[in-house]
Amino acid sequence: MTDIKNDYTYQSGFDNHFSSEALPDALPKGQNTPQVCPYGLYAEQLSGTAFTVDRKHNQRTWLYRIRPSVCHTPFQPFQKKSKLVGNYTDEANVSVTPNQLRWSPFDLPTEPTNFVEGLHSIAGAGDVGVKHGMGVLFYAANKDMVDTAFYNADGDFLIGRDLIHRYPLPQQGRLDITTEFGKIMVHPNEICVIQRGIRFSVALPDGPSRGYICEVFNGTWSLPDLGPIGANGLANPRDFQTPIAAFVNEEKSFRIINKYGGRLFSAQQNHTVFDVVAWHGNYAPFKYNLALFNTVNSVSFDHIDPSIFTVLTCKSEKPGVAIADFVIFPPRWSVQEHTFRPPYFHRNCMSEFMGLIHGSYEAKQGGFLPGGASLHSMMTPHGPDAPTFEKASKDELKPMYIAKGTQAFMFESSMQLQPTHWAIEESGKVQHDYFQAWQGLKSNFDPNWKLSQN
Ligand SMILES: O=C(O)Cc1cc(O)ccc1O
Ligand SMILES: [Fe+2]
Repeated sequence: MTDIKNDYTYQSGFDNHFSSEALPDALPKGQNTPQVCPYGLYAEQLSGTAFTVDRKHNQRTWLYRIRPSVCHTPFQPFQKKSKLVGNYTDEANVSVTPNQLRWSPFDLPTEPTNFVEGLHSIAGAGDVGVKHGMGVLFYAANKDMVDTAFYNADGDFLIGRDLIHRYPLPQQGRLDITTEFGKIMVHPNEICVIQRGIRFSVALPDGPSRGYICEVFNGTWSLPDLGPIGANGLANPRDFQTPIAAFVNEEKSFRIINKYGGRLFSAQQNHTVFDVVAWHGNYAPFKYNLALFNTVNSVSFDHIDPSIFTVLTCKSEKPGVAIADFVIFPPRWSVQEHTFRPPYFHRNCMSEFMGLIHGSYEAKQGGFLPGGASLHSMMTPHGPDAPTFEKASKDELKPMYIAKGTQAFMFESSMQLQPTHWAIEESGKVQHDYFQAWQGLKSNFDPNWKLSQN
């Protein structure tokens, strides 16, 4: 029997139809719902898209489990005071502001707190109830989820973490995630996607952990089209890893916490949810190592738009317009000639939420730290801070390696992201002097410039 505690084998590929059996021949042959399933298992379908969605986008998985998911007591509101938001259009939840926002690193909990208890909504748009919008969450946890599983009925989670210099060894800081589909060990610099409905439990083998989540209320995370780049490059499909089936057969008091309508609910059952012996389908969680991202350059001149660094996208119905893009700023060579190389000054019709996994970010000389964040929402001006502008205007333009070991990222959305009351008023991490980053940008205008060129 596969031991669910130790098997971290993966199947490789993106958007595949996978099949996985923890016991031989546990998947029914040639059909999904035989009158009696092998090993006396129950068949259960998990639908990620409407039954009638076109074949290319249709997602579902068949789970063969010891008991069906339905065997639990009614959901009750979860006692802990939640910091979560389901409706980002309601001013009871959000503080509408067009200002540039930056947060110092969010705190780790002082009280014992597991992954679910440590979830906080930072910013978002739309409403989970009508499946329209996206949210940015933060988690901070210091305790394993024990005999507890979580699922999100509201949206798909893309989870990444910062690597504060808390861990003595670079390979530490893992998230050990048990899912209904099997085990996923998320190493430093890896992200994982857990789609709506999938039950999972998070353990912290290396101690406290802190990280960022992008939640999309509709649609799924997909690979961006490559256009003229060709068939290879950016995040390659074979580098995405999905777990193999693994199960335990245990009767014990077990709790399920559900995020539904932006609120948490809990239910009890007398057995674990991690009892799936086999599964097949194309709706399954996965992880990806950001170090495998193949940055496509070299750039002759000018600063290329950051869409060239898109790892995953959640498309809207309008071609080319994302509900959310997950974009990274990976270590890479910078070689542009006669160019101001850092990010340009700009105003964007999209909202830009940024975080830092580790290292430093090329557009900011201080203040933007791992575990912190920034939000430049729709049409809010931003760009390099004054010291970065001064330096990059004078730097010798030799080939330069942009910060080995650095990893900044952006959740870019076509929606107007509103910060939550928690993020603005309660977190205590808003940098009220952030606007000062640009106040030192003085006028360099020289009306006689043309004369001086002769
Ligand atoms: O604002 C930011 O720092 C993100 C960003 C980076 C970049 O290289 C170009 C545009 C952009 O919005
Ligand atoms: Fe920007």
